[in-house]
Amino acid sequence: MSNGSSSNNNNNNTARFDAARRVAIFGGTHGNEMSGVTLVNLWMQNSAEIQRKGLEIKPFITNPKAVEKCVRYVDTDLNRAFTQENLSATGGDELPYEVQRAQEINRMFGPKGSAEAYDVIFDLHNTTSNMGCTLILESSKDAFNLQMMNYIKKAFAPASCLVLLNEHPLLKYSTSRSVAKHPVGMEVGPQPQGVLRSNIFEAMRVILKHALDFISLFNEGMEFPPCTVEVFRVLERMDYPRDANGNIIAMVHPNLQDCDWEPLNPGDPMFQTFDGKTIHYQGSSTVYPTFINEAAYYEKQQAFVTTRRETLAASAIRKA
Ligand SMILES: CC(=O)N[C@@H](CC(=O)O)C(=O)O
Ligand SMILES: [Zn+2]
Repeated sequence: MSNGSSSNNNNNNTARFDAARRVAIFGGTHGNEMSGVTLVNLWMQNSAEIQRKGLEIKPFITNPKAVEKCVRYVDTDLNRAFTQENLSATGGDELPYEVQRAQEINRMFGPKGSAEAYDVIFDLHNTTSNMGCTLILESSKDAFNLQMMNYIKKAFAPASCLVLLNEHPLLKYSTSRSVAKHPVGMEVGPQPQGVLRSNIFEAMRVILKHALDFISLFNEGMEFPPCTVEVFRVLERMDYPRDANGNIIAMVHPNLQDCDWEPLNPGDPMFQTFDGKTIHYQGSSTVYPTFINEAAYYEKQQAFVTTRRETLAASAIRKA
């Protein structure tokens, strides 16, 4: 606990945020991640479950062409497409489908970085990795989102929901949700691409319910006291070992497979070559791997990502 010279327990340190009146729930940013696609389609037919008083909540399929084909994307990954360059690109129909779509989404829910942007966007994803329930943040500085994480974790206990923080200068990407003031990714697995699993579907639904409850309480004027949140900060992308032609020459080691969020120590087995040799982790300290053997990341030269555990402090928050 902090004490003494700081004025941390002074009410003046309560961060004020405007009421979060406009919230979107995105599914189908990747067209083959079926829990998010199915939930959002359901809610577009009947939104009773996600309505909250004083809140405008819009369920939305972000990449309908990819959903129809049940593929991740058609021309390019939509969840990498929200760069300022793409959003201001001219070319209309000539642009890649997902770039056109990013521009439409930015017009509807943004513009990104502006006062008119949606307050919160939840983007529902599934992973083939054994990550369990994960929420993804893009900033360690957003007290509103950190308080939301704290609320969801407590409401979801004893089940666990971890927080992945990606604010890495090189590994961070321009997500669909990044058009909102408070972007929140949800990543639940393991679920194969194109497959619906009831446990994954239900977990996603429950986490989203808690998230909407948090926003309602906030809008009603509840003050959330200072808190801390454990997060896993993205450190490094680890590629598969490859030959000179770029073909992989090893697989995730059986000791590492499905062990998302478990410590990986220097010298621990990491990959296994096709002729049975073990490749060990060479880092200098313990890390927490996640997105282990995610199907969509073979094309991104990523076997897993390493993270470091951190405890972030969030100030008290209250509606302005
Ligand atoms: C497996 C997968 O698609 N994961 C997401 C993670 C995120 O939304 O940040 C992505 O790479 O876009
Ligand atoms: Zn995805």
